[in-house]
Amino acid sequence: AETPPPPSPSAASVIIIGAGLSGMVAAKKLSDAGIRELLILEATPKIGGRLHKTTFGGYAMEMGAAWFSEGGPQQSPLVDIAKSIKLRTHTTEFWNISSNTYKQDGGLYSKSEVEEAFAAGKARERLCANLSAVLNAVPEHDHDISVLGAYHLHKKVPSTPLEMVADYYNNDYKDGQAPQMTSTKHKHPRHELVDHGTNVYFVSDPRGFEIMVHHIADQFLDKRDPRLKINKVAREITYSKKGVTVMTEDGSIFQARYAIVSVSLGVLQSNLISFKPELPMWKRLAISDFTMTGYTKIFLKFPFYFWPTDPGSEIFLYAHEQRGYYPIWKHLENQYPGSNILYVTVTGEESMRIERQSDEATQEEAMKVLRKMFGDKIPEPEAILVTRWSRNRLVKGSFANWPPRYTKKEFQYLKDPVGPVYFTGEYTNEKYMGFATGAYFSGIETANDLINCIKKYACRTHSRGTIA
Ligand SMILES: Cc1cc2nc3c(=O)[nH]c(=O)nc-3n(C[C@H](O)[C@H](O)[C@H](O)COP(=O)(O)OP(=O)(O)OC[C@H]3O[C@@H](n4cnc5c(N)ncnc54)[C@H](O)[C@@H]3O)c2cc1C
Repeated sequence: AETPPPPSPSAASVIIIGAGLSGMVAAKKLSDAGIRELLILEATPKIGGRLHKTTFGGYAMEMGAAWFSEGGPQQSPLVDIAKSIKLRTHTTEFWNISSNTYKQDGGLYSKSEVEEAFAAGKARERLCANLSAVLNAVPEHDHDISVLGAYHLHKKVPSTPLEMVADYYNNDYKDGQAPQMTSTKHKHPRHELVDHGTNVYFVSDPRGFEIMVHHIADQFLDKRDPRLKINKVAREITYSKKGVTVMTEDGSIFQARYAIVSVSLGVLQSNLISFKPELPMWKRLAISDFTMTGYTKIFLKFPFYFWPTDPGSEIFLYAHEQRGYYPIWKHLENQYPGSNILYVTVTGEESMRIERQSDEATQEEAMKVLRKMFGDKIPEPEAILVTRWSRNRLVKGSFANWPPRYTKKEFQYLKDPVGPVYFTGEYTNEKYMGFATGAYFSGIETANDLINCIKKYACRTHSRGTIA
């Protein structure tokens, strides 16, 4: 006998692919609106995505996001969550870097030299914000320039190791990429800091930053709620006017009227998920031309500490003629006294290079740099941990960055749904992309679009371009 066709999904059923912050926020928002026929498919054994804690040297370490901002004119939603779950955090001592910046061959720069380099950096930030205002003043114009281009325009390109590391701190450290790769028009001013504040909290909670995603989940999912399915890697999404069918790696098939895809931009750029029919050209172009950056943390655990730990010493910089070579270091003694752990952050091309090479090779490079700063007598580390988000097929990079000359219209296409398939995630949030707040707000925004569609039949279609 023929197998009967599967029952057609109810009009308000939604599959959410990915249980990171954006996917979970979107699911909760739908649930709050009375749309409870949900199914959340998460590829890994746990929720949280790029909010991901591990244990290293006996302490909780954040492999992904670690910081959130407070103190601006708008309160970040993460601050409210942090308060309600009593998240353990520490304000990071970003204020004393002028006393902690090391030369390529060792020795500290004078405080006044570093202050001058940072003042020039601040001036360049203002210059970019002003230029952005000019470029944004005429919305129908698509003119844009890279941040490096903006420096050229004003003959203010950083060139010495000190100027470069100060500029790296302002740009690459936030964008995950060098200034030539970043749009002036769309990345300046820096909304996350302008809106949410410059008090930067570092999460040092044994439950990890990911506890925020659990907190959101606990508000609408029961313990072992069958609507959350872990270890389900979506591989195929078939869609039509009637609904969506998702096939996972283990051969399971799930159906619903709509889907929200919350996987990273890097995953969409890879061939992990195939769409049937193929996504339209306007969507594929928009996805392909946006940027997923690299941002790697290298943790090193030592038998004892040999770096300054007095107040104001938490962050230190290493200036090298090769921009971005093991540049920004942080000790963890404020959060975890006696942990003897340091970590250094690398981004962009360096991140990709380091994530490809062995831990041994990375340790050797990092130790050479540390010996330049602290002398030859320092001990070898007992352990090393290198994050490798660009090698992870479920992330494929670290976070999104707006490339120069990528237009607002293209960005609209990047966010637009394709029939019943909606998209969410940090990369779809214009103001706070790259940040956890971007993921949070994108989840709200996408859920609202879908709620309007389901409840008011006001379905967002794509803001169609010329390419069908
Ligand atoms: C190293 C690093 C440092 C960072 N530092 C900060 C910081 O200090 N502050 C800050 O605000 N932000 C920071 N970020 C960015 C922040 O972590 C992200 O913006 C945010 O967590 C992204 O959330 P998301 O929901 O958009 O995506 P994700 O968290 O990536 O969620 C997507 C989910 O989809 C799942 N998935 C992927 N493919 C599939 C599939 N085929 N089937 C089913 N599930 C799938 C993934 O496993 C994941 O759980 C950092 C990111 C990285 C990588």
